[in-house]
Amino acid sequence: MTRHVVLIGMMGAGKTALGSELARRLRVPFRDSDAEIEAAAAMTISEIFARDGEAFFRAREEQVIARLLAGPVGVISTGGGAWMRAETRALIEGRALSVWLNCDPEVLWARVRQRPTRPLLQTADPKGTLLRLLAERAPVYAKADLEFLSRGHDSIEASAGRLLAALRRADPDLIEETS
Ligand SMILES: Nc1ncnc2c1ncn2[C@@H]1O[C@H](COP(=O)(O)OP(=O)(O)O)[C@@H](O)[C@H]1O
Ligand SMILES: O=C(O)C1=C[C@@H](OP(=O)(O)O)[C@@H](O)[C@H](O)C1
Ligand SMILES: [Mg+2]
Repeated sequence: MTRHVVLIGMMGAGKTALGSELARRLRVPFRDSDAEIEAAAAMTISEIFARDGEAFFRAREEQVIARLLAGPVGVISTGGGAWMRAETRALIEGRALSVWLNCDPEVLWARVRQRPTRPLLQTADPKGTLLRLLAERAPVYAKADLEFLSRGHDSIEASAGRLLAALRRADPDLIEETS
């Protein structure tokens, strides 16, 4: 692969799940910025938000994404807010093909509602919070190089196959064929 593929988009869009499957198919390294932050801090994302706050988390997220972009070319899944920070976005824009995993709000909600792992959704009205974040963020997510629809009824395997085809179309030089 000639440059990183970076997945962006809302919580529940499938950045982590689909990114991992895409990397497996491409036989390139997979990195998830949230997992890297958790490993470096030896704390969960929720613990980092609770102890140090969102601003601290965003600064760490920028540092981790810079480190991942400097590493071996692969698939990088970001956390949903990473692309909203101008500095982080500029880093990604300079070194990667960015893909917005767009997703129907009801599908997002169905995927995140049972999970207590996302501190931004620990509100009195988590669905309302999710919809508000989506409305705020969608115009910025739309700046990605490529938009891909993460469909509710597709399996992760089917989505990965469709994403691979979309990547080949978007950049015919991205994936080097090996014999
Ligand atoms: N087609 C699909 N694409 C992506 N995720 C899917 C799909 N179908 C079901 N899922 C599930 O939806 C959830 C998506 O969450 P995750 O990958 O953590 O999203 P994100 O990292 O964008 O927040 C996972 O539990 C995954 O197994
Ligand atoms: O949208 C966001 O601001 C966040 C998304 C999460 O990652 P996922 O998008 O992988 O759930 C995680 O980084 C953190 O809870 C904040
Ligand atoms: Mg994720």
